[in-house]
Amino acid sequence: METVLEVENLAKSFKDKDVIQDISFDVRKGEIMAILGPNGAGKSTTIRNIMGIMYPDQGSISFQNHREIPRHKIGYLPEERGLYKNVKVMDILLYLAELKDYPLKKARERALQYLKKFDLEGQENSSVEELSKGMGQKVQFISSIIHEPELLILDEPFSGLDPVSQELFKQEIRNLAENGTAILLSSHQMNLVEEMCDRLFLMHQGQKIIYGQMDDVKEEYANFKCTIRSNNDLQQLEVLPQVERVERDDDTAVLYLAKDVEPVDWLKHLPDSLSIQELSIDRISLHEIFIDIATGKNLIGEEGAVRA
Ligand SMILES: Nc1ncnc2c1ncn2[C@@H]1O[C@H](COP(=O)(O)OP(=O)(O)OP(=O)(O)O)[C@@H](O)[C@H]1O
Repeated sequence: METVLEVENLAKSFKDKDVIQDISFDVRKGEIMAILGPNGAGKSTTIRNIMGIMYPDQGSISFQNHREIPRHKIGYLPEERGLYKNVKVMDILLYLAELKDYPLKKARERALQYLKKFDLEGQENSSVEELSKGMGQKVQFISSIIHEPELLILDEPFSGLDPVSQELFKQEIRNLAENGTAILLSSHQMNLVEEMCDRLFLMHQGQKIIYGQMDDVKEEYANFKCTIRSNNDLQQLEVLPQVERVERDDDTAVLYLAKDVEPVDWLKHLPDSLSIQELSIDRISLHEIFIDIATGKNLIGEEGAVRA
């Protein structure tokens, strides 16, 4: 797949604090690539460097192999929401399209088409200040794609949206990728990321933790967990074979199993003394992998790389 954006060995510090260190990844045509990490990990700083809002101390950013970043080929939904307040919806969309040198007639057609798609039909003459927060966010999203960008950068696109609007955004982001847009998306909603994204770059404290294909990451890091409801002693659970750690809440214990455990085989070796009211076995979710990393419980080694 053709590389659209390439970030190489990026580093940035504020005063003496290294906020991002040696960050490298790429974003390819037609894919949804997630940039993930706990609060303060450095995601927005990375994005702001790509967008030229700030400059890196080290490293390089290239777009289709050129160091010049063509702003008109990029769409950006920043983490900070907000449009000019006392301007009509259509005027702001056309103004932003014009800034990107996009033909106005086509921009008007696309604006009307997207307003309809996002349940904002008839709002083109409303002033931005009359819109609800979610409606404003939809208009801002439309403004980021009105000029048919080749690369779309979405910083927390789902925050503050109701489930219906979330679904609309999700579908549209997928459509854009299917039509060839390269998408870099930052989000804390791991279920959506797991569902939508082809690849991910997970960072913590400014550094790379995992970079790779979603499926490979799940295979590599999403070990099995066994949930048992009953009143067993914690110690009895902790000494079971291939159990890496146990988390207990009332009568429910979650046993995190070692990599490569065969669930059927593992179940056969449970001792008769174990009491079981309910038992289930699942793979841990991206959400749990994320929490493990953010809270320092993870057992991921130094080299958090899978096939990128
Ligand atoms: N302009 C700035 N001056 C000083 N420190 C900054 C500046 N911008 C960001 N930082 C610091 O850089 C670190 C990374 O911030 P950044 O906003 O990139 O994180 P993030 O991963 O986007 O977090 P969140 O999920 O909370 O949005 C934080 O410690 C933050 O305080």
